[in-house]
Amino acid sequence: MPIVITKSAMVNDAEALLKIKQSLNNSQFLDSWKNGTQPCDEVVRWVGVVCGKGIVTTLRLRSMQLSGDIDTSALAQLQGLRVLNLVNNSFSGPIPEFNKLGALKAIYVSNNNFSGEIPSGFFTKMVSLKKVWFDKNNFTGPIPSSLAQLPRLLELCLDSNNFWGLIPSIGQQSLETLNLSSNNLSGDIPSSLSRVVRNPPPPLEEPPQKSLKIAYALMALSGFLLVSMIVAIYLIVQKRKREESDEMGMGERDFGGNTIGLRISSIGRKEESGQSSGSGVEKSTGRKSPKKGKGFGDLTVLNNINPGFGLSDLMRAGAEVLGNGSVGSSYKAKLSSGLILVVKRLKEMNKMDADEFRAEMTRLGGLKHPNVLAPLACHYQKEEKLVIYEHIPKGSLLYILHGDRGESHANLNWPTRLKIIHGIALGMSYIHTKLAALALPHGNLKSSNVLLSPDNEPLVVDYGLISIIDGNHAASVLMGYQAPEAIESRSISPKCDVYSLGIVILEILTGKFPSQYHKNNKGGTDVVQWVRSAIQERREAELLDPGISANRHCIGEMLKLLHVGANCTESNPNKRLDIREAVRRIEEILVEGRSVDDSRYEISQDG
Ligand SMILES: Nc1ncnc2c1ncn2[C@@H]1O[C@H](COP(=O)(O)OP(=O)(O)OP(=O)(O)O)[C@@H](O)[C@H]1O
Repeated sequence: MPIVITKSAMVNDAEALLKIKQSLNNSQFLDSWKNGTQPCDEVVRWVGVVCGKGIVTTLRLRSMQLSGDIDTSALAQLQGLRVLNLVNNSFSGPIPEFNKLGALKAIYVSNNNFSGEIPSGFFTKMVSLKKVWFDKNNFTGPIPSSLAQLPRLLELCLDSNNFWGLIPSIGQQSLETLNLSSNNLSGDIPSSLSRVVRNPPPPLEEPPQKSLKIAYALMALSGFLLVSMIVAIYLIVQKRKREESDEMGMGERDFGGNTIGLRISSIGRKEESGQSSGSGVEKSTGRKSPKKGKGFGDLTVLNNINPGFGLSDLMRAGAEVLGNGSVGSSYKAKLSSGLILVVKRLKEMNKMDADEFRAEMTRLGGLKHPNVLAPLACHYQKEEKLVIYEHIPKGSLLYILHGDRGESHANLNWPTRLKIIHGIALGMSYIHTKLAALALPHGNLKSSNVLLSPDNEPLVVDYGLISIIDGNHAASVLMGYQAPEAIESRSISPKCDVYSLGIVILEILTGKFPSQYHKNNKGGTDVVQWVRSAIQERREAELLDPGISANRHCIGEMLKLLHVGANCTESNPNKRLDIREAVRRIEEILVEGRSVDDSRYEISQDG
């Protein structure tokens, strides 16, 4: 829909935004929205407002602690508005009348407290909508049928709500992303969903045109292969005990065609521990619960999906060592289907028994956040503790920053680095909330424990280990113990994680390998001291990685972030930021900055 601009539209935009501001509580972030100024002013632009051809096209009001009854009539006065982003605020109550905004192309209200049913015809007139993100709220009732019928829908995220009832027939050809997980949906999976992929994993070794189908099948197989992997790795570490091969040859392996049932049926339901995740799965595939190979002990699947497995596939899995980290060795294991997993063998375990270990791993595996990579499964034997993860092909931030300096490194421009830092901070903040009972909720944050998705979304991994690592070894192996107070007096707290976050921020901004990653601090750059003296001498800009400092417009943002890194690495923990404050400071930079193309939440006018 073309946007026609009139002078009165520009005046109306300012009036409308002021009305919207008035309807909001906690609007301190919107101080720049002032009478007598213009929202689209080139010099003093209003915060959170994106303009095109002089009128407001996007409202980006993410993470501003906003609440209240947003004035939807005033929103409707914004004639050019195509994107509304209210993610990560405190809005509550029934869904506001966003359906007055008939020209909207994208609406993002993830991570608020909206509740109640959404009327079935709510979206009928919003025919331009392409992206609808209503996840992580408390919506209830059936999924509105009008939502399922939107003709141009690309992305639909309704996960982590309380939607119940049957999954409607959502089958738009345009649909690329669908997430209905963690709801109370039931019934058979509509056949219209059979071609839809939820967050498809990148193709492994297949040509692009086949990637969706293959990714879909691989995801469907993941539960199955998970079990297989455990056994396969066990075989590797036990030097492939031949005598156990026969025992392993008994599993089913015919998954052709039926695997879609497993994948889709795991979308809709609130998963219940110990139960089959999808009613149609076992019927349609005839698969059984995972079997335990002789002598393999128990497998604990941590994501609540009950996998079947074909044991013959396990025998063909190959493995290579990824690295010998401080808390264990990691192996990349490739199954004959192409699925790749990472298996970590933990060393220096405390004396937990099997039940304690599984309970702890289940707690860690239960975390769900876009910036956290939770373990999928674990395996306990007295002398062998394995933890299984999804393999992230792009690898670690450490490697991309300091490794072969290939294409991935070249793509680490300023907006990407800012996005990575923001994601890490969000993941850490989530971990701190979920694992608040731990003295050190992550404990081992460093750039090798930050993996990058294909679009550079960071995934924080290896958290919560303090709960399972032997206390006597924790200080020598965990990065959290590098904070000065931990070195000096073994005093640990969540602030040690903030110190580690600060190191990662400084590492990303300077492009230098931190000496703090070495046990003896030999080699690398003492980024904390380096930045501290540069700040004192007011020559911070010299520290920035040349890969980003050429972006002159954004130097101000970079320096602000450098100061956040410095505040996170204050040697006195009382003066150090806490994790929420760190997130807030980073988001201030994001909101002010013009550099970030936040494609997760926004689309261009052309959609
Ligand atoms: N799920 C994964 N996908 C891809 N690469 C991974 C995955 N998990 C770990 N890696 C990479 O494997 C290598 C070894 O990891 P590992 O966790 O064993 O050691 P580390 O991160 O160097 O140290 P630590 O044991 O203290 O975490 C690292 O480069 C890490 O980034």
